[in-house]
Amino acid sequence: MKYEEWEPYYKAILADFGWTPEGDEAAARLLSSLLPAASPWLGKVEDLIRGRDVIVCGKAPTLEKDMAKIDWWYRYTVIAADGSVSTLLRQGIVPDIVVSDLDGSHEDLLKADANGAIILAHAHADNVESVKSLVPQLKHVVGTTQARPLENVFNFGGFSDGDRCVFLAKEFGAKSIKIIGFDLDDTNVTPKKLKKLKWAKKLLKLMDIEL
Ligand SMILES: Nc1ncnc2c1ncn2[C@@H]1O[C@H](COP(=O)(O)OP(=O)(O)OP(=O)(O)O)[C@@H](O)[C@H]1O
Ligand SMILES: Nc1nc2c(c(=O)[nH]1)N=C(CO)CN2
Ligand SMILES: [Mg+2]
Repeated sequence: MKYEEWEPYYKAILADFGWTPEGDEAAARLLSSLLPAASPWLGKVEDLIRGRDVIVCGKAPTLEKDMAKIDWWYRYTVIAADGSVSTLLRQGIVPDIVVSDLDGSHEDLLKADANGAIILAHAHADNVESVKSLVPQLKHVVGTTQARPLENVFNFGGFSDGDRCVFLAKEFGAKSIKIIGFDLDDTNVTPKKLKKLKWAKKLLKLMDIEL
Protein backbone atom coordinates (compact mmCIF):
# COMPACT_ATOMS: atom_id res chain seq x y z
CA MET A 1 0.00 0.00 0.00
CA LYS A 2 1.30 3.45 -0.92
CA TYR A 3 1.96 5.75 2.03
CA GLU A 4 -0.66 8.24 0.77
CA GLU A 5 -3.29 5.49 1.01
CA TRP A 6 -2.12 4.44 4.50
CA GLU A 7 -1.81 7.97 5.91
CA PRO A 8 -5.52 8.54 6.73
CA TYR A 9 -5.53 5.33 8.81
CA TYR A 10 -2.28 6.35 10.49
CA LYS A 11 -3.73 9.78 11.37
CA ALA A 12 -6.86 8.15 12.80
CA ILE A 13 -4.72 5.76 14.89
CA LEU A 14 -2.60 8.66 16.20
CA ALA A 15 -5.77 10.53 17.18
CA ASP A 16 -7.31 7.45 18.82
CA PHE A 17 -4.23 6.84 21.01
CA GLY A 18 -3.50 10.54 21.59
CA TRP A 19 -0.09 10.29 19.88
CA THR A 20 1.72 12.66 17.52
CA PRO A 21 3.86 11.57 14.52
CA GLU A 22 7.13 13.20 15.68
CA GLY A 23 8.17 10.32 17.98
CA ASP A 24 7.57 7.75 15.24
CA GLU A 25 9.47 9.88 12.72
CA ALA A 26 12.49 10.26 15.03
CA ALA A 27 12.44 6.49 15.67
CA ALA A 28 12.40 5.83 11.90
CA ARG A 29 15.41 8.12 11.39
CA LEU A 30 17.29 6.32 14.15
CA LEU A 31 16.49 2.91 12.62
CA SER A 32 17.56 4.23 9.20
CA SER A 33 20.96 5.24 10.62
CA LEU A 34 21.54 1.66 11.84
CA LEU A 35 20.87 0.05 8.43
CA PRO A 36 22.61 0.02 5.03
CA ALA A 37 21.25 2.56 2.51
CA ALA A 38 19.90 -0.21 0.24
CA SER A 39 18.12 -3.02 2.06
CA PRO A 40 19.93 -6.31 1.24
CA TRP A 41 17.03 -8.52 2.41
CA LEU A 42 13.95 -6.97 0.83
CA GLY A 43 14.32 -8.97 -2.41
CA LYS A 44 14.46 -12.18 -0.38
CA VAL A 45 11.26 -11.16 1.44
CA GLU A 46 9.56 -10.72 -1.92
CA ASP A 47 10.85 -14.10 -3.17
CA LEU A 48 9.49 -15.78 -0.04
CA ILE A 49 6.02 -14.28 -0.53
CA ARG A 50 5.26 -13.76 -4.23
CA GLY A 51 2.90 -16.45 -5.55
CA ARG A 52 3.16 -18.45 -2.32
CA ASP A 53 0.59 -19.67 0.20
CA VAL A 54 1.31 -17.68 3.36
CA ILE A 55 0.45 -18.43 6.99
CA VAL A 56 0.43 -15.46 9.34
CA CYS A 57 0.73 -16.36 13.04
CA GLY A 58 -0.67 -14.02 15.72
CA LYS A 59 -0.12 -14.42 19.44
CA ALA A 60 -3.67 -15.07 20.65
CA PRO A 61 -4.03 -17.84 23.25
CA THR A 62 -5.59 -19.95 20.45
CA LEU A 63 -2.26 -20.14 18.55
CA GLU A 64 -1.09 -23.57 19.78
CA LYS A 65 -4.49 -25.14 19.10
CA ASP A 66 -4.56 -23.58 15.61
CA MET A 67 -0.99 -24.76 14.92
CA ALA A 68 -1.98 -28.36 15.64
CA LYS A 69 -4.37 -28.22 12.65
CA ILE A 70 -1.59 -27.45 10.16
CA ASP A 71 -0.27 -30.77 8.92
CA TRP A 72 2.27 -29.69 6.31
CA TRP A 73 4.11 -26.51 7.26
CA TYR A 74 6.52 -26.77 4.29
CA ARG A 75 3.65 -25.88 1.93
CA TYR A 76 3.63 -22.36 3.35
CA THR A 77 5.75 -19.30 3.80
CA VAL A 78 5.40 -18.69 7.53
CA ILE A 79 5.24 -15.11 8.81
CA ALA A 80 5.30 -14.75 12.60
CA ALA A 81 3.89 -11.68 14.34
CA ASP A 82 6.24 -10.76 17.16
CA GLY A 83 5.60 -12.96 20.25
CA SER A 84 4.30 -15.85 18.13
CA VAL A 85 7.92 -16.55 17.12
CA SER A 86 8.52 -17.93 20.63
CA THR A 87 5.63 -20.40 20.34
CA LEU A 88 6.77 -21.47 16.86
CA LEU A 89 10.40 -22.00 17.94
CA ARG A 90 9.26 -24.03 20.96
CA GLN A 91 7.52 -26.39 18.50
CA GLY A 92 10.58 -26.61 16.24
CA ILE A 93 9.29 -24.27 13.50
CA VAL A 94 11.57 -21.46 12.31
CA PRO A 95 9.40 -18.83 10.58
CA ASP A 96 10.62 -17.45 7.25
CA ILE A 97 9.85 -13.89 8.33
CA VAL A 98 9.20 -12.25 11.71
CA VAL A 99 7.37 -8.92 11.93
CA SER A 100 8.14 -7.30 15.25
CA ASP A 101 8.26 -4.05 17.19
CA LEU A 102 10.85 -5.80 19.36
CA ASP A 103 8.73 -5.99 22.53
CA GLY A 104 8.75 -9.79 22.72
CA SER A 105 11.70 -12.05 23.62
CA HIS A 106 14.93 -10.62 22.16
CA GLU A 107 16.55 -14.00 22.71
CA ASP A 108 13.97 -15.69 20.45
CA LEU A 109 14.27 -12.98 17.77
CA LEU A 110 18.05 -13.51 17.77
CA LYS A 111 17.54 -17.29 17.60
CA ALA A 112 15.16 -16.97 14.62
CA ASP A 113 17.61 -14.58 12.91
CA ALA A 114 20.54 -16.96 13.50
CA ASN A 115 18.46 -19.75 11.91
CA GLY A 116 17.80 -17.74 8.74
CA ALA A 117 14.56 -15.88 9.46
CA ILE A 118 14.32 -12.33 8.13
CA ILE A 119 13.28 -9.89 10.85
CA LEU A 120 11.13 -6.90 9.88
CA ALA A 121 12.09 -4.61 12.76
CA HIS A 122 9.53 -1.87 13.36
CA ALA A 123 10.53 1.43 14.96
CA HIS A 124 7.95 3.60 16.74
CA ALA A 125 7.91 6.26 19.43
CA ASP A 126 7.79 3.72 22.27
CA ASN A 127 10.52 1.22 21.32
CA VAL A 128 13.62 3.34 20.62
CA GLU A 129 15.77 1.62 23.25
CA SER A 130 15.00 -1.85 21.83
CA VAL A 131 15.77 -0.61 18.32
CA LYS A 132 19.16 0.70 19.50
CA SER A 133 20.12 -2.45 21.36
CA LEU A 134 18.74 -5.21 19.13
CA VAL A 135 18.90 -4.05 15.50
CA PRO A 136 22.75 -3.94 15.34
CA GLN A 137 22.81 -7.59 16.49
CA LEU A 138 20.51 -8.86 13.71
CA LYS A 139 21.97 -10.36 10.52
CA HIS A 140 18.82 -10.46 8.36
CA VAL A 141 16.91 -7.28 9.06
CA VAL A 142 14.56 -4.95 7.17
CA GLY A 143 13.48 -1.69 8.81
CA THR A 144 9.83 -0.57 8.96
CA THR A 145 7.84 2.41 10.23
CA GLN A 146 4.16 3.32 10.56
CA ALA A 147 5.00 6.94 9.65
CA ARG A 148 6.28 8.32 6.34
CA PRO A 149 8.84 5.82 4.94
CA LEU A 150 12.53 6.58 4.35
CA GLU A 151 14.90 5.16 1.73
CA ASN A 152 15.74 2.10 3.84
CA VAL A 153 12.81 2.10 6.31
CA PHE A 154 9.63 0.82 4.68
CA ASN A 155 5.92 1.21 5.33
CA PHE A 156 3.75 -1.50 3.78
CA GLY A 157 0.75 -0.39 5.87
CA GLY A 158 -0.73 -1.84 9.04
CA PHE A 159 -0.36 -1.05 12.72
CA SER A 160 0.00 -3.95 15.15
CA ASP A 161 2.52 -6.68 14.36
CA GLY A 162 -0.21 -9.10 13.27
CA ASP A 163 -1.96 -6.86 10.76
CA ARG A 164 1.40 -5.61 9.43
CA CYS A 165 2.20 -9.25 8.49
CA VAL A 166 -0.95 -9.32 6.34
CA PHE A 167 -0.22 -5.96 4.68
CA LEU A 168 3.28 -7.28 3.89
CA ALA A 169 1.90 -10.49 2.36
CA LYS A 170 -0.55 -8.47 0.24
CA GLU A 171 2.14 -5.99 -0.82
CA PHE A 172 4.34 -8.76 -2.20
CA GLY A 173 1.56 -10.70 -3.94
CA ALA A 174 0.96 -13.80 -1.81
CA LYS A 175 -1.17 -16.41 -3.59
CA SER A 176 -3.23 -16.92 -0.42
CA ILE A 177 -3.11 -15.71 3.18
CA LYS A 178 -4.24 -17.87 6.10
CA ILE A 179 -4.22 -16.38 9.60
CA ILE A 180 -3.89 -18.46 12.78
CA GLY A 181 -3.56 -17.35 16.41
CA PHE A 182 -5.88 -14.38 15.96
CA ASP A 183 -8.67 -13.72 18.48
CA LEU A 184 -9.58 -10.11 17.96
CA ASP A 185 -12.51 -10.32 20.40
CA ASP A 186 -10.20 -11.44 23.23
CA THR A 187 -11.31 -9.44 26.30
CA ASN A 188 -8.63 -10.92 28.55
CA VAL A 189 -6.17 -8.16 27.59
CA THR A 190 -5.23 -4.64 28.77
CA PRO A 191 -7.36 -1.69 27.55
CA LYS A 192 -4.46 -0.52 25.33
CA LYS A 193 -4.14 -3.98 23.77
CA LEU A 194 -7.91 -4.16 23.26
CA LYS A 195 -7.73 -0.92 21.31
CA LYS A 196 -4.90 -2.36 19.18
CA LEU A 197 -6.99 -5.49 18.53
CA LYS A 198 -9.93 -3.30 17.41
CA TRP A 199 -7.65 -1.60 14.90
CA ALA A 200 -6.34 -4.98 13.79
CA LYS A 201 -9.91 -6.09 13.11
CA LYS A 202 -10.64 -3.01 11.04
CA LEU A 203 -7.37 -3.25 9.09
CA LEU A 204 -7.71 -6.98 8.39
CA LYS A 205 -11.23 -6.35 7.03
CA LEU A 206 -9.73 -3.67 4.80
CA MET A 207 -7.32 -6.35 3.52
CA ASP A 208 -10.31 -8.66 2.77
CA ILE A 209 -9.24 -11.20 5.37
CA GLU A 210 -12.11 -13.38 6.62
CA LEU A 211 -12.37 -13.24 10.43
N1 LIG B 1 -5.90 -12.20 21.32
C1 LIG B 1 -4.74 -11.71 20.89
N2 LIG B 1 -3.78 -11.33 21.77
C2 LIG B 1 -2.59 -10.85 21.32
N3 LIG B 1 -2.27 -10.69 20.02
C3 LIG B 1 -3.20 -11.01 19.11
C4 LIG B 1 -4.46 -11.55 19.51
N4 LIG B 1 -5.16 -11.79 18.41
C5 LIG B 1 -4.40 -11.44 17.39
N5 LIG B 1 -3.21 -10.96 17.79
C6 LIG B 1 -2.16 -10.46 16.90
O1 LIG B 1 -0.92 -11.06 17.24
C7 LIG B 1 0.12 -10.10 17.14
C8 LIG B 1 1.33 -10.53 17.94
O2 LIG B 1 1.01 -10.60 19.30
P1 LIG B 1 1.93 -9.92 20.44
O3 LIG B 1 1.27 -10.12 21.76
O4 LIG B 1 3.31 -10.36 20.25
O5 LIG B 1 1.56 -8.45 19.96
P2 LIG B 1 2.24 -7.05 19.90
O6 LIG B 1 1.67 -6.34 18.75
O7 LIG B 1 3.71 -7.19 20.00
O8 LIG B 1 1.72 -6.37 21.16
P3 LIG B 1 2.00 -4.88 21.46
O9 LIG B 1 0.83 -4.25 20.83
O10 LIG B 1 1.97 -4.79 22.92
O11 LIG B 1 3.30 -4.56 20.79
C9 LIG B 1 -0.55 -8.80 17.57
O12 LIG B 1 0.11 -7.71 16.98
C10 LIG B 1 -1.97 -8.93 17.04
O13 LIG B 1 -2.10 -8.37 15.75
N1 LIG C 1 3.85 4.68 19.20
C1 LIG C 1 3.52 3.37 19.24
N2 LIG C 1 3.36 2.72 18.08
C2 LIG C 1 3.07 1.39 18.09
C3 LIG C 1 2.91 0.69 19.30
C4 LIG C 1 3.05 1.41 20.51
O1 LIG C 1 2.93 0.85 21.61
N3 LIG C 1 3.38 2.75 20.45
N4 LIG C 1 2.64 -0.64 19.25
C5 LIG C 1 2.56 -1.30 18.12
C6 LIG C 1 2.44 -2.77 18.12
O2 LIG C 1 1.22 -3.19 18.31
C7 LIG C 1 2.66 -0.64 16.81
N5 LIG C 1 2.93 0.75 16.91
MG1 LIG D 1 5.12 -6.26 19.41
